[in-house]
Amino acid sequence: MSKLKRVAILTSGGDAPGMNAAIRALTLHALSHEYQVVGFYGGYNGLIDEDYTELSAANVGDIIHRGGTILKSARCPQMLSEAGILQAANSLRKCHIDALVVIGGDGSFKGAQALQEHWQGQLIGIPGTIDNDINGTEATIGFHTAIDTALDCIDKIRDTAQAFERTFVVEVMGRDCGILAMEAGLASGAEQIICKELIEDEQAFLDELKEEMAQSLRQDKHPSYVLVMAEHSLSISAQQLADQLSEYTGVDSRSAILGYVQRGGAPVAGDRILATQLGVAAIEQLAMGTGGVMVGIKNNAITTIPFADTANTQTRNKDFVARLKQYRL
Ligand SMILES: Nc1ncnc2c1ncn2[C@@H]1O[C@H](COP(=O)(O)OP(=O)(O)OP(=O)(O)O)[C@@H](O)[C@H]1O
Ligand SMILES: O=P(O)(O)OC[C@H]1O[C@](O)(CO)[C@@H](O)[C@@H]1O
Repeated sequence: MSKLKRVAILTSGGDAPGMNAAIRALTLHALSHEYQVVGFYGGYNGLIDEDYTELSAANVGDIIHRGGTILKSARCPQMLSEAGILQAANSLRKCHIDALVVIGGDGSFKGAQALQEHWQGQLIGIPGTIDNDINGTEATIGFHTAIDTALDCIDKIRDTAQAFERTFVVEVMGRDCGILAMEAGLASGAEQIICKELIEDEQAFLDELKEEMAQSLRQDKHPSYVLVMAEHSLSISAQQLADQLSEYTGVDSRSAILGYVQRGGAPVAGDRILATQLGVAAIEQLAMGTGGVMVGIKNNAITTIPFADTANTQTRNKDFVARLKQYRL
């Protein structure tokens, strides 16, 4: 057994639906081990500024169903400098923290890794981001909700596309990862999915896409055509692509950028359950004396992966692309 007394939690990077459910599970499970629990506000900013609150069962009641994060999230440029990292490590010592749980994306885990070099306590990561771009877990907290939110929007856009016989380019988030676009596209029956993972040569990809689209629209007397596009996947914007499509096909094309709506809203059941499982698993890892890893889920089993390996998503993305190609109709 470790001599763990005081556990801290922070949420960092883009907020994701289900982060609150993770804070709840972490807090309740840590309290059941009789650990004290504190939450730093605003990601690494709160850590550097020693801005924190004690967390009790009462603090985390009534939050499992809420989007956002009660601890607030942020990006913290100070962590990109040695001085900032040293300050954060110093705060952990001053606040008598024995273990820190970081809920965030792979950038947040790089921060955790950097911290580990200057602080002797235990560090555990929980994957929380709508992007699902982290190695070592099949899903990140927030991904399931973000797909459902995108899907709801795409379905609505399909209605107006149908009514006006227009085509729509719908841009979804994901940073540099196309998994959100692929899964939302698959679930909405989008005619085209555009993401980096599917593009080798942008011009060739676009030429083929335009021709395929023109042929399909020629055959359909009352055309509606939806393209789901991952942000940052092309060198042109969604609106520029829509303009090019209008010109090539002669069918009126519009763009819609879903944006931050995908980060908000009540977490769906899948994210609440995942967050609860990972929250409990993180505390169990701490109780065993583990540190320097992220907890994840694969084939319904809890896994751990060193922070250093969480950003290596190449093989994982290839698996997703293979699955996508298999299911596209
Ligand atoms: N190389 C790094 N060294 C130290 N800290 C880092 C590093 N990269 C990121 N961080 C810290 O983690 C924070 C969050 O990182 P980032 O903005 O990449 O988001 P993320 O955790 O990947 O989540 P998401 O992709 O969902 O927004 C940064 O603002 C910074 O404080
Ligand atoms: O909130 P910001 O800093 O604009 O970041 C937006 C990015 O964060 C995410 O929402 C989560 O990583 C990405 O999908 C998006 O590219």
